[in-house]
Parts: sequence; structure tokens; C-alpha cells
Amino acid sequence: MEQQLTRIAVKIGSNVLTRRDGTLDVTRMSALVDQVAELHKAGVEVILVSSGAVASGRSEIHPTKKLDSVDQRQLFSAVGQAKLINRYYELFREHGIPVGQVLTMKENFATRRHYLNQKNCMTVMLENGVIPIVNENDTISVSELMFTDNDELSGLIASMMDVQALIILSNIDGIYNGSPADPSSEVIREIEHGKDLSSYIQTSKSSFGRGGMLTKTNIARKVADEGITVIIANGKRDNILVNILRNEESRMKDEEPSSDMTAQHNSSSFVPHSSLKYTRFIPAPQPVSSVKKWIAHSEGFAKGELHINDCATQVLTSDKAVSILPIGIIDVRGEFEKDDIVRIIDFEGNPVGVGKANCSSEQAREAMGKHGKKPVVHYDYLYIE
Ligand SMILES: Nc1ncnc2c1ncn2[C@@H]1O[C@H](COP(=O)(O)OP(=O)(O)O)[C@@H](O)[C@H]1O
Ligand SMILES: N[C@@H](CCC(=O)OP(=O)(O)O)C(=O)O
Repeated sequence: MEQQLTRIAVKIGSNVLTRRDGTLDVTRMSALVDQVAELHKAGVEVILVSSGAVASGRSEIHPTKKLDSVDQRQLFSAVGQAKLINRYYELFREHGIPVGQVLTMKENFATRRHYLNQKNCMTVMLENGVIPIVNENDTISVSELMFTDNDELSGLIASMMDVQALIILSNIDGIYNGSPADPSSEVIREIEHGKDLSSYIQTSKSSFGRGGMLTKTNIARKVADEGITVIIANGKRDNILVNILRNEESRMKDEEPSSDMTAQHNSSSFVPHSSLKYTRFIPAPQPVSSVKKWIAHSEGFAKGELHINDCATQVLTSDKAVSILPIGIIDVRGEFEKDDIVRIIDFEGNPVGVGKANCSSEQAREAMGKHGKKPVVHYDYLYIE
């Protein structure tokens, strides 16, 4: 069988990997590893983003004196990450697949140089048949330096590694169109670009999770807008990963999977399209360039703002490929250097995009409102939301 999905990222949430009492669910972990191994052997490059460090450390260590939340997280993650990666190592070794640990933090995505270093690290791992297992370095990333949760991290990784699909595994079948506890609610199968989901999402989150469904949805949308398929599914369901991949493959080929595929994969239970539940964010038809993807996720590192006028706002939000020219800028806020990230704010004060500055804030202020000057943000380095 010719594989169409050749590179995917899979995020495994804390709750998929932990039992109710907070101990590591090794049976579930082992089942997921078997599935990833099956995909790997079928030629799919898989990048795992795995939570579970804090949760697995919590059950290992019982501090004698009361710790504050930062100390707890540092202690539990230091112990728990070692335990987690050791388990993965052992489980993948049974399939003859080497794994490598990548611990990262938000700051590593701030400069293009660090970003490309990380990308290179994971690319070389994949080229050598190694499965990268990524997690946030919880021991040193605290408070404002933290990712909202690993959903945010998985979005960055998916975008950075140019995957075709990001599969976010949680303890729920997908996004429900009401409270998941309400029996009349149903899983939304497909989400189109621009659909407002805010009324569906409850603020509740699973017991060991950090972000909740809202961050999942926001990240999923952003990544799908970059041309990557995003799927939210239940990691506790048997064979979920393999079934999703088959389903997506057959969707791409616009046909039901053939029986020889079942034989080749040596798997027992193909679940046909209609009974397999998950939420799929439809990807934008035009993939976004690699540098624009980085810029799209760099908003949090912006050093300044370019406020643009009515006319510039209109052309920017049209389908035209335009740069930010000084003539359309009405205000430059903050202090930035060439190559720093800046936010683009429209004439009504709404953030409309992010870009890499082509000059310093001082030079931008000088050129502001003038004709015939070089772009302050070039189109190739501009991401419009
Ligand atoms: N509309 C909704 N559909 C599905 N789940 C929802 C919805 N609104 C809130 N949730 C909650 O989001 C939780 C999953 O998010 P989260 O706790 O972050 O999981 P994870 O640890 O896997 O990242 C679900 O267990 C559910 O309680
Ligand atoms: N880095 C943390 C992940 C915490 C987190 O965000 O979990 P999740 O809600 O599953 O995305 C850990 O390994 O415990």
C-alpha cells in the first residue's frame, strides 16, 4: 500500500497515560506504542508529543513537607519524566525502534536560529529512524515561560516539522456540540474554517490536564489554517491511531480501504468511517510556507506593534499578496530591532497579523507615512490571521 500520510505528530494527553489515582497506565501506553510502531513500520514518520511527566512523578514521590505549586511541578516532572521516557524506551525496544527524548521550552521557539536548531535535531532523528518523544522541560520552564499546555507545544511541533496531520489524543471522543456529560450531545465530526465553537466548550478539564478543550480548539484551528489536518480523538479507544490513519488515507483516496491493507497491517479491527468517532479540523487548501508558520506561532514573542490605516487594512485582509509599507503605518509602538517579531494592528485596534520586521522601530518611525520606502514587513515574513 502506498502511504499518503508520511509524517504525522501525535500528542498524548496526561489523562490518556494516567489512571484515576495518578499512576502511569502502562497498559494504555503499551497499546499506543504498538500502534505507533505499526505506523512506523508502514513508513509513516511519527513525532510523539507526550505529557505525563508530572502525573507519573506525583505517584512516585511523597514530599514530607508541603510544597508550593512550582516546587511540586519541578520535583514531580524531574522524577516523572525519567520514568516516562524509560517506559517508552523499553516499550519501543520490543519493536526494535529507537526513541530519543526532546525536552523543550517556549523560549526555544522565539528566535529563528533556535527554532531551526530544534527542527534540525528532530529531522536528523527521523532520517535515522528514531522516534522523537517531545515534552516541555517542566523542571525549568515556570510561570510566564510555560506553554499553556502540551496542546500548544504539539501545535508548534506540528507546524515546525511540516507534518501532514496532528492527532491530539485526549480522554474524550472529540469536541461535543454541548456538554460531554449530556447524553444528547454529539461529537462534531468536521469543523470548517472560521466556525465559532465557543458556545460548545465548557471550562471543565480532565483531572490531570492543564489547558482544557478551549486551548485544544484554538491550537487546532491555527494549525489547520496552516494547511495541516488536525484531529482530536480518544486515546483510550483501542487501535484509535491506526484506525484514524486508515480512515484519513481512504478519505484521501476517496474509497473504502481494501482488505489487503488489513492483511498488510496485520490488525484486527478496522472501524468504518461512520462508526469511528473523532473531530477533524478541515485544513486550509493552501499550505503556508515554513517561515510563515514560525511567524504565526511567534505572536507571544512580539517586541512591538505596527498600527496600520484603513486602506492598508483592506488590502491586507484581501487575497492579495502585500507587504506592510511605511505609507500605510500610522503608529509604531514598542522598541524592536530588525528581524524581531511585531504585531500588526488594524485601524480599529484589532490584532490582524504577525510579521518579522525588516528594520528597527526607530527606522520604522522615521519612514512612517512616507511614499517610496522599503517594506517594514515583507510579504514573505507576514502572517495574516
Ligand atoms: N465541548 C466539549 N467537548 C469535549 N470536551 C470538552 C468540551 N468542553 C469541555 N471539555 C473538556 O475538555 C477535556 C479535555 O481537555 P484536557 O483536560 O486539556 O485534556 P488533556 O489532558 O488530554 O489535554 C475533556 O475531558 C472535557 O471534560
Ligand atoms: N509537560 C507536562 C504536561 C502537562 C499538560 O499540559 O498536559 P495536557 O493537559 O495533557 O496537555 C507533563 O508532562 O506533565
